[in-house]
Amino acid sequence: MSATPAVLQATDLHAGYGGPPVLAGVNLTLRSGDAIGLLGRSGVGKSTLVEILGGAMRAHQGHVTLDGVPVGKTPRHRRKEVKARLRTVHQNGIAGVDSQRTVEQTILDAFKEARRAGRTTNNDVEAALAVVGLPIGFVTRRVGTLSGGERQRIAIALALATRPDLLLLDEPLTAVDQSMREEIADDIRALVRADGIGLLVASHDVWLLDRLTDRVLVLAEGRIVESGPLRDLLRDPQHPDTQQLAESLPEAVGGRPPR
Ligand SMILES: Nc1ncnc2c1ncn2[C@@H]1O[C@H](COP(=O)(O)OP(=O)(O)OP(=O)(O)O)[C@@H](O)[C@H]1O
Repeated sequence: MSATPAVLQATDLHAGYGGPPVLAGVNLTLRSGDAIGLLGRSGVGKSTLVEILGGAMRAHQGHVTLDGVPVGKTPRHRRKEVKARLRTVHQNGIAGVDSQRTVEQTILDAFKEARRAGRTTNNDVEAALAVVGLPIGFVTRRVGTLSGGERQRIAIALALATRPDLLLLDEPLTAVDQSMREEIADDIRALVRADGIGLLVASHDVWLLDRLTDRVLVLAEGRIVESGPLRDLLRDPQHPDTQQLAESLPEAVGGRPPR
């Protein structure tokens, strides 16, 4: 992590795809050391928001800044640095990575790219794999031969290996089975805390958000409609979407009986 904490700020974001607006005035702040969840029902706009925050998609209105500099308008000579500081793990995992490269080559490429962008990396492929519960034997596997869950795990390993200041995860462990998810979520949490990485996790998976985040923002009707520690929100939900979610969950994860 850089000596100075990073601040990602989204102001009054509006976005859509030509139909009804998907985002209609989203404001949020993510700082180094934060662990924030973005919760909302399917199709509410979580991925859209993550793509805009990470600079992969433009908002129709409003803006996103990283330490005061607009993310989408970073000067060419600073783009690599911004990409290394602010990493996004997309819902589709490692799209864009050469499927013929081995896992080891892919991780070493990520280290190299991060170093070129001025980051300090530990260059430890085994440690990078261990965070996502993959054994060292995976280094010789070609990326194209990995299962969906393994691809998701490699995508997270690649993002973490470059030691970003801020990490955006979009539905990160959907293809990983529950027994592994617990271990991986705990490892991610420990690494993110140790490095002071600011984490934003978009998911409709309450269990995962409980494990990974300190605070959750609920997205509904294009806006953040409520926020707070997950269990507090589920205990006393204000928005109908949060109420519905709380009623659909077992009490063990903070759910509550229907009113
Ligand atoms: N490329 C696109 N073209 C048209 N509509 C889109 C496109 N991408 C997303 N949408 C629509 O925008 C809305 C928000 O989609 P988005 O993927 O951001 O939601 P989400 O909350 O991430 O959903 P999920 O939890 O199911 O992944 C949805 O109604 C979706 O159908």
